[in-house]
Amino acid sequence: MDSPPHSAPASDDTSQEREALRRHVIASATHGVLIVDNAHRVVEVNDAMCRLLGYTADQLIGQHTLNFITEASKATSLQQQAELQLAATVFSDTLEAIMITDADNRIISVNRAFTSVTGYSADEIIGTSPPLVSASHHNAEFREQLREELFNTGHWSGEAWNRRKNGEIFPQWLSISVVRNNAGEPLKYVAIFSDLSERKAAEERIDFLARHDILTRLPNRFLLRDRAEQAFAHAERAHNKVALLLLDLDHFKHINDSLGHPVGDTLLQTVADRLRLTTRDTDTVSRQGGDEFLVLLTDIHDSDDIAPIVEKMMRTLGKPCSVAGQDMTISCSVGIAVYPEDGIDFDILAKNADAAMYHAKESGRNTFRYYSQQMNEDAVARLDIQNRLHRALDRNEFILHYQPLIDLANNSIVGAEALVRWNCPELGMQPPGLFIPVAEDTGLIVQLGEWVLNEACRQARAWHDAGHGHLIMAINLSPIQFTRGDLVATIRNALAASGVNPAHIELEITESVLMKDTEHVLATVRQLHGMGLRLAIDDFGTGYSSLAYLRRFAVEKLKIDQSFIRDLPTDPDAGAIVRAVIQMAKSLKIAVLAEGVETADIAHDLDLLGCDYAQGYYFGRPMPAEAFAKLL
Ligand SMILES: Nc1nc2c(ncn2[C@@H]2O[C@H](COP(=O)(O)O[C@H]3[C@@H](O)[C@H](n4cnc5c(=O)[nH]c(N)nc54)O[C@@H]3COP(=O)(O)O)[C@@H](O)[C@H]2O)c(=O)[nH]1
Repeated sequence: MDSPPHSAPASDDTSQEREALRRHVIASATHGVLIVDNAHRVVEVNDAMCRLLGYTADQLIGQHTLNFITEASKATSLQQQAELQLAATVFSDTLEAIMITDADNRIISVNRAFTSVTGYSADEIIGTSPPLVSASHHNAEFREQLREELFNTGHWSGEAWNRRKNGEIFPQWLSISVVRNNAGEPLKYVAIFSDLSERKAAEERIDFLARHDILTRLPNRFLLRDRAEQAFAHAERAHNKVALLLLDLDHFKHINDSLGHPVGDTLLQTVADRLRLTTRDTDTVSRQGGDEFLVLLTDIHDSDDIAPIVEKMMRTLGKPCSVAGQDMTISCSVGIAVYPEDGIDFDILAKNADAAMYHAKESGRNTFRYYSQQMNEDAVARLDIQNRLHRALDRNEFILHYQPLIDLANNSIVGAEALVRWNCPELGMQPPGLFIPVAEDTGLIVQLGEWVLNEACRQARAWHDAGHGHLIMAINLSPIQFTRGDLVATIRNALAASGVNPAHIELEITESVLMKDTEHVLATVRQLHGMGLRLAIDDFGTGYSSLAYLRRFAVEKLKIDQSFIRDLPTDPDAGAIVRAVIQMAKSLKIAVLAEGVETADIAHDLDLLGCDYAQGYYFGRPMPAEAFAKLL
């Protein structure tokens, strides 16, 4: 309880109650209160004012104010007067609601803040009992504790519920003090409270944000983990299974890059809605960030029951949709890990679902895979390569091998294709098929590709300087180099550093590059052409084989994929395709190179078909620069 203010005693018994209340309010004020009579002598002062002036109450009461307001304190007297006024209006103006009841719990006074918080005006509420809050919010135990503490200590404070005039229940921070008479009997109860609704709402929002993805409003990984752990415990008791699905949208990055992030965001919301619709209330769909969703399926009796659910999800997701005026269809790749056989811990299951999803992607996307132990071994190996690759660039462990490009008209070497190899000290010489996909996944291909460009240009210039000025240097570009980093600047730097003639550099790209984000690629290709570089389409025949793109991108050369060339002697279809490609290329004035020529017969047949160039083991395998130089 606050100590009473220091004042002259009350003059008669009938005003005792009012006097006790007044003293209580002044004593509880955090501002200094000083009351003087007409002659400016102090009749009452509270603790706050004593602290402010540096005197005890006994020293102040009865004194003329001039006796204790020193020169120094005069400077602040205006402020103190203002504080006195403030204290006088503290009851009515404070932002905290104040309600005073008598000993019979009838409201005898309320302030302005009370009206604004509860909606009751003083006229409406005075004389009534405080608004009741249902027992569902305050149980008997709560009420009993409050009563007991109030009785024993004269004070209670804590969180409680209140009811507004409009019936709305709201949370409040409530302090109740008992005002007693000299005999210690309760005279009044002073309740001071503030509305906690906004703070509670803010807390709830913070809590929601901590456990949900803002964009889709789906649970995030933290909430999913909680639910997964509950599901595992339940599955153990019920002897059934839980499936964790990792779902990754196919080519989402392309949509994001080409149509813009707002379209990408809307698509993610559509995906979230569709996934919510295809799952049961007991399942959890969560977004991990980016285009990855984790779905928890509970109460699974048999692992085989999961596939139909996933197929349904994929069908629903694959339905055409219109996003920001764009009609599109989207597919996804799904990895499935099952509790308990694939792991009994959330992190392990998520890791295994990730390995399975990676295999679904590798299998051509738009499909799903169950996790298997082999996938884990693959994932571990991939991670190992990933870690080693990061160091490999710094340690200068990459080298280029060169494979001859042959003019079929006279079997002369007209160029070289630069093919990267990784000379790993621990694993030995590694082929690109093993590490390029990992470098692409991690983005390291941008730095590796830059190294390849620099080294191949440097070597081309060296051979030109050695008297082989006709040689073309063919360099492979990964699709990732078109989307990350600044390809044009990288190539410009490589050309400048080596001083090689750009007309002798041929950039090999796959058709998939031309088909994705066409406008951006077209702009890049135009810049590269403008710098005098040549463009070749690699692995032609395995992708879209679109004539329109060849024309649009002003391609100089087509490289027919080795799968057609290998089958040339035995498969009439392969022969027909090779013939058609050569004719079509001729009509577009595009040169043709056959990849993977392994025999003299195939080389001869290709020459007869009108193929311009060839490359393959028959003419020479990829080899170090020194070995290649000996062939020139
Ligand atoms: N982005 C980059 N990709 C690169 C780079 N260097 C290579 N690669 C790509 O890796 C893939 C595999 O390359 P590699 O193992 O070097 O295989 C090449 C040849 O060795 C092979 N080849 C050539 N002739 C024959 C043959 O007669 N028979 C046969 N079985 N194989 C043969 O073909 C590969 C050349 O492929 P291509 O690029 O399509 O001309 C490969 O896809 C490379 O593109 C790099 O620096 N960056």
